[in-house]
Amino acid sequence: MALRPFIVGNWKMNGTRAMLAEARAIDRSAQRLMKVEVALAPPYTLIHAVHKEAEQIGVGAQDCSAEADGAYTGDISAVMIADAGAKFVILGHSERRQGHMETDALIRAKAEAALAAGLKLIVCCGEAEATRDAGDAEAFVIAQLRNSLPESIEGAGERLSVAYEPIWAIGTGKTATVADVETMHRAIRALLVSRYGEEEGGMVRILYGGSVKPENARDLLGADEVGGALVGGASLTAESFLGIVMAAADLQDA
Ligand SMILES: O=C(CO)COP(=O)(O)O
Repeated sequence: MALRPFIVGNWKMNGTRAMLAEARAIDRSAQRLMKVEVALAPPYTLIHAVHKEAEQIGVGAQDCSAEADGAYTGDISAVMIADAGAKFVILGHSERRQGHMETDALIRAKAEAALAAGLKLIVCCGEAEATRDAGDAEAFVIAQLRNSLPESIEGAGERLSVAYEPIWAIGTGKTATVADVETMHRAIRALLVSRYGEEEGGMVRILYGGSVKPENARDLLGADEVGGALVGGASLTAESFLGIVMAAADLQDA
């Protein structure tokens, strides 16, 4: 069974309540585009409001603690974000791996905590430019995922998405070529099938992320093994985010 394409906006550390107008506008249009699953990951402070005001689209968080509760000043648990209305959490984004020294083992522990709280996962991976230039991108990404993904996930096909985001493509305006995306996504698929089995591993959506815009969305989303997009900058206005959602919907009709 093929799931609908999954288009997720990662607002990163952007957005005060004034941004709720964008979420509402996205929600209104997304309702008409049933063939695409649309979601936003706003900052923690807006999760509950987006959940309440944009009821048709999914809402998620950009991170969570590996701990359930306790004396961890400043941290937010998976249980808390689920309670605020989140349905999923993004884990292992390169901005957290690099900026907060998150290891594969920590990301796996966070994934286990999120699953225990009933959340779905978007687990990120991606290589730096030097790694790609050295010809090691595929080996690096596969090792990263092998160590970051839980050993088993009940209903992995629906509960897990993987986002391939080459670090050099994030916020730079550069995107990977369709051929490079396809090569990487096929390698990721092989890992998912070997870990979660033909059926569940075959269903997991593999999202591409890194400078996805309305202008390049059709090419990237039309590539083999691309099951959606994780969008940063272009998700901050309803107009550009909906341009990407529309491209995904058009491809479904094609
Ligand atoms: O990091 C990203 C999404 O998680 C991609 O960000 P940009 O779309 O701004 O390149």
